[in-house]
Amino acid sequence: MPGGYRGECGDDVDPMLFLTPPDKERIETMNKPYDIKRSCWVKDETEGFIAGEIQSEQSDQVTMKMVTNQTVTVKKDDIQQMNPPKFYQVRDVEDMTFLNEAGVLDNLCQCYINMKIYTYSGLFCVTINPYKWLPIYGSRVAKMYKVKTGTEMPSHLFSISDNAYHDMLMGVLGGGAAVTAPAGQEKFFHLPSWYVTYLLPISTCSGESSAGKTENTKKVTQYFAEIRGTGKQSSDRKRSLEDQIIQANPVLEAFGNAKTIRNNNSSRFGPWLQHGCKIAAVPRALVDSEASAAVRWELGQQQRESLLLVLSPKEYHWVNQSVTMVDNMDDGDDDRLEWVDVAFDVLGFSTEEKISVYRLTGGITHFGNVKFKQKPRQEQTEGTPQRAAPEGTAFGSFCADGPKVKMLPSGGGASNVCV
Ligand SMILES: Nc1ncnc2c1ncn2[C@@H]1O[C@H](COP(=O)(O)OP(=O)(O)OP(=O)(O)O)[C@@H](O)[C@H]1O
Repeated sequence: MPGGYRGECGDDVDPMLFLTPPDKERIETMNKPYDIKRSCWVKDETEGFIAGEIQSEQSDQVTMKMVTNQTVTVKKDDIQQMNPPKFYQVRDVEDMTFLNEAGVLDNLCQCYINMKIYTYSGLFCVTINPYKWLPIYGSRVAKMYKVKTGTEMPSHLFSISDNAYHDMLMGVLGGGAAVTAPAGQEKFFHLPSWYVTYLLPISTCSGESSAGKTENTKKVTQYFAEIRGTGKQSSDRKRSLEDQIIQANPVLEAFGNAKTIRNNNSSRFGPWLQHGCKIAAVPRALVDSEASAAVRWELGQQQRESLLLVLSPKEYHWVNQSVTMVDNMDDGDDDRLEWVDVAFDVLGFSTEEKISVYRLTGGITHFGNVKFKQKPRQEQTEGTPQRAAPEGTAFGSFCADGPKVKMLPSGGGASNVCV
């Protein structure tokens, strides 16, 4: 992809640094004082759990010396046993001696601090959304997971993907039995559940909005394409099936995603089909190329002019329903429109088909600005575009005896009534 489709990380940083904890840190942790009978976690309203050591016990109460140097007396029910330090940043929490909420949370937290965002829990792979791009998805990492077995490598989505791929080849998945995440799993971890995505081999990827389901699904697809691909790059814009599968993403995202409170790029395919709620994504791509370099600018400008769109998204009702600027996101910098355009090429759209898609989108964008007024003494309203719309854009008139459509000639000005 020109400019690099987001998520395809370069291979210039050693990804293993992110996948394995530094030795020094591991050694320090191993040397921390630990007593299997006395080291425990105590529930805390703000911190979740705090480490401490049992000093004395009396009926259902224990007195604890906390790492914060406080001494507290709590109910036995409010403490959980601590795992031996050898389980520091363990790749599968099911290996832990004490599989409890505090232990799982602490492990996820320690891993996350070191940007190890994938942790297994038996069949599950729990992912914490890092909200920043890590160099752990490039072809160098994919190749490592392709040639080495899962147990030799740190926990990673690619390992799950690799197992699933090989199971599929062996026909193990055969009937495609659906495995679902246990209900209430998020509650068990007591994590804000929108941080967490649960991944199960092939069948399920679940989590709250913004947990990272879409991004991780894309990485799985990317991995399959990587290990299936020939590695040959073609200069032809029409490419292999692997390329096409990957390049479906920019198109789907442009037409199907929305900015929501939790997620600036939330997948909205279902709601979009049902309610038509986010046609705004593509118009944004069409009008938001302000900061682009010369070539992209020309492309954007040419398209905008042919669609009679202006640069500012604020001018368009559909695009202007909430915010038009998002922190750390620049549609111009990210080449978003160009991704979509190239993706169309890779997917085999002809130039004519692409233009039709842009025209339709432009038409919808203009449609959002139509104002309806009731005709005097008639049970009929008439639509008037607020700015000139491209030739062939249809605007509706709603009459008592059914909808009527007006076709606009080039340059606007409603006439040519057809029904
Ligand atoms: N592995 C990751 N690395 C870096 N950033 C990520 C990763 N996963 C998710 N993100 C960030 O979090 C945002 C939300 O992720 P994503 O869209 O995948 O969530 P989702 O669970 O599919 O949400 P929704 O259900 O609303 O579609 C992404 O736009 C991206 O900024």
